[in-house]
Amino acid sequence: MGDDKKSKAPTAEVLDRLHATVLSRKGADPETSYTAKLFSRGTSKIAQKVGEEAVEAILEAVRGDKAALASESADLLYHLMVLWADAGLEPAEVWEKLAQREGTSGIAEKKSRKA
Ligand SMILES: N=c1c2ncn([C@@H]3O[C@H](COP(=O)(O)OP(=O)(O)OP(=O)(O)O)[C@@H](O)[C@H]3O)c2ncn1[C@@H]1O[C@H](COP(=O)(O)O)[C@@H](O)[C@H]1O
Repeated sequence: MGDDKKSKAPTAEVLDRLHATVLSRKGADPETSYTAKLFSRGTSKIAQKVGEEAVEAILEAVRGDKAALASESADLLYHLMVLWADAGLEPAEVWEKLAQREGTSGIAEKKSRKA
């Protein structure tokens, strides 16, 4: 039992748990849940927050602050997942797009669009 104290490193599975939490906040009290507050403010406000967090992330990347980039990236992913939930988009639909693109070079894909 003693070895169980070592916790596993977090993986991208945290996104699935976050999605479930975000969905559970639909209709929750905006006084006690930031996610519920975002939902209550509507799509434009959520979209604005995604834009702000994206800008903050890229600024930290340009500054070269890796720890701050990680933190701002987490903010960005959280707000993006709220945007998806607001739109009724399941994360699995995004994972599916990424999976479909696996093995296709972005250069080749762009050329095929220009044809
Ligand atoms: N991952 C996050 C997360 N990341 C960032 N944030 C919040 O996002 C907010 C961003 O702060 P800002 O100053 O940019 O925003 P603001 O000033 O409140 O808003 P504006 O004035 O700009 O409109 C902060 O309050 C952060 O705490 C998050 N809030 C919640 N989560 C996850 O969502 C779960 C549910 O949270 P609640 O809905 O609050 O219960 C939590 O357990 C977490 O797992």
